[in-house]
Amino acid sequence: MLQDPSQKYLPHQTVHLPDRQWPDRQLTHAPRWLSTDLRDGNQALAEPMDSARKLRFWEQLLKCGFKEIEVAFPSASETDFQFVRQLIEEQRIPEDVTIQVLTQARSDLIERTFAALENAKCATVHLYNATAPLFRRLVFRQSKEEIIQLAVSATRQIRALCEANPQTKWSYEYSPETFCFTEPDFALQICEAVADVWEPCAQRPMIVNLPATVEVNTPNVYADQIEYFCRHFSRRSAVCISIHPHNDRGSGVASAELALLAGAERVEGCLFGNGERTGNVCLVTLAMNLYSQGVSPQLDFSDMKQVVELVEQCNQLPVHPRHPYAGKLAFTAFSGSHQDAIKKGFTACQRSSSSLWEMPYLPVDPNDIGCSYEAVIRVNSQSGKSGAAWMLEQNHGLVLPRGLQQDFSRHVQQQTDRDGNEMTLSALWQLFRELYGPHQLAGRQLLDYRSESQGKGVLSLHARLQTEEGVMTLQGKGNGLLSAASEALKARFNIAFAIEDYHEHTLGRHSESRSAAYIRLTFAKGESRWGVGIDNDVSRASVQALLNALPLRG
Ligand SMILES: CC(=O)SCCNC(=O)CCNC(=O)[C@H](O)C(C)(C)COP(=O)(O)OP(=O)(O)OC[C@H]1O[C@@H](n2cnc3c(N)ncnc32)[C@H](O)[C@@H]1OP(=O)(O)O
Ligand SMILES: CC(C)C(=O)C(=O)O
Ligand SMILES: [Mg+2]
Repeated sequence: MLQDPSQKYLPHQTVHLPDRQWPDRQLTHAPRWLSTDLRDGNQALAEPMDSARKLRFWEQLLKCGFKEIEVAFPSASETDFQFVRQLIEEQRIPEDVTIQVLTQARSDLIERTFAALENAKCATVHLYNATAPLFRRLVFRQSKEEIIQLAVSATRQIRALCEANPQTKWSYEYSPETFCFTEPDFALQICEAVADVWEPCAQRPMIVNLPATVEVNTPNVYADQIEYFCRHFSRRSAVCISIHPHNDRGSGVASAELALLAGAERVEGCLFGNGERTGNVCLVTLAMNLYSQGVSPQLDFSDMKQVVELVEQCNQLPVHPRHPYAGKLAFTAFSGSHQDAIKKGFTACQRSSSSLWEMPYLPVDPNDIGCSYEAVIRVNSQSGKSGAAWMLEQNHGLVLPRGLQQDFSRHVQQQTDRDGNEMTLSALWQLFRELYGPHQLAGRQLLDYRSESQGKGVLSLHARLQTEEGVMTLQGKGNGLLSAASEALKARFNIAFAIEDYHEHTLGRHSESRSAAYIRLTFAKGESRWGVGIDNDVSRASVQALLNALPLRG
């Protein structure tokens, strides 16, 4: 890299718009969406989709609720041409869906485009030509007037062909490609000239699409450009202003959102941001961003995993595990303080009667897009007590007391530090069982017990225990079952301890009829140990927890 990049790169122009209105606005409704996965996305694949893949993608887009879909660049390839024919001839286009196709401003290509669209019920013809100074000079070697003429004469040809084929309900889209680095007044001038030919009205709908073909500036500059265009375009109310952000600077989503605030009404993009170079704007992220603010995006991603899988198959590109809303890790917290907050959030949510989603670190409920809560918390050396506790609660119904959470967390931390790995649920459960029970640990199995009131608040206990040496009888008295069992165990094993902490609960939805009991014992030298018991009978569970807390084995 250069020490002084200013020798090589110049900042792009901004727009003078001191009274800009967009910063004070909010997004309150969904824009019109156009998926260009089958065109802009497709043209960016090492192996463009064949018709079978295109068809599967098309079906998916319909399922998600897209009403405008750019299906091809029909003059580019026979595959693209035939795909349009297939959709039309096999009557695969629902009544409320409009297909769109792209063409350069070249007469033969326009003819071919209309041949592809023959007998379509409803179609948008999309014309583009680059308008920025660099492209005028280098690619087209044409003056401003010649560039305008290119767009105007192609529009004239398109209008004539539309009028010659009245069986189709036509819409026209014009894109001054490279809009974001075209002089704002020249972008206006060329769009005015094109619109003068098309004469947009209710019967002749027109979309003016203002692409950030290469993202070259911060999103606020794109928003200024859009607001400037909207304010000065003479036929503003007769056209739909569309945007088409790319993602070269990684701010495609932000650019789209600010451009919508600035007056755009329609967004073109791709699912998960596929597209030329660093991609088109991600329509899933945009839609879900609206959703997370309580605004219906009018698109359906209820089964996000399935959408990801299909798009990965069709594009033969992976969706990044941290892709917003859709990546495998998009809702996963590994770190302790995140897990703690999420766990508290879920507990509060369960207790609350409100339908509002108030969850630390999770902008939307994973459940709304078909994801379970399983992936929300995963445990490694960055995790604290809440992560492991959450996993045991979610999967085994155990609501660990705070002290036990801390104790278990220390053991988990030792293991994850030692191994450097994530701890899976089964590894966590195995460790928990080795440490605390909750079922009968070898060498301390409660076979049966009998308790009797002796009057005056005294209870006597008679129990049989399976130990490593065989069946053992225990007898003791106390003011309750646990104290009687404690006395019996102390006497039998010659061990001194005190019960410091006791908790119990039913296993709820995990098992209506079973209970879990948790006990912490302290021993002579201040050492403490936890034991856990689960049983159909809460008393048995508590005695088993007591047995499991004792250092009877190794
Ligand atoms: C930003 C975007 O995504 S724009 C869409 C880009 N998508 C694609 O290009 C995918 C499909 N394209 C193709 O398959 C081919 O480019 C075709 C079939 C359209 C044309 O192929 P070819 O005729 O071989 O031409 P090629 O692509 O090399 O075109 C370059 C020529 O078209 C001109 N051109 C480029 N864009 C346009 C345009 N929008 N309108 C008119 N002429 C254009 C160039 O100036 C150049 O002209 P020159 O040969 O006189 O110098
Ligand atoms: C054809 C146009 C709209 C395009 O894809 C772009 O400018 O990125
Ligand atoms: Mg594009």
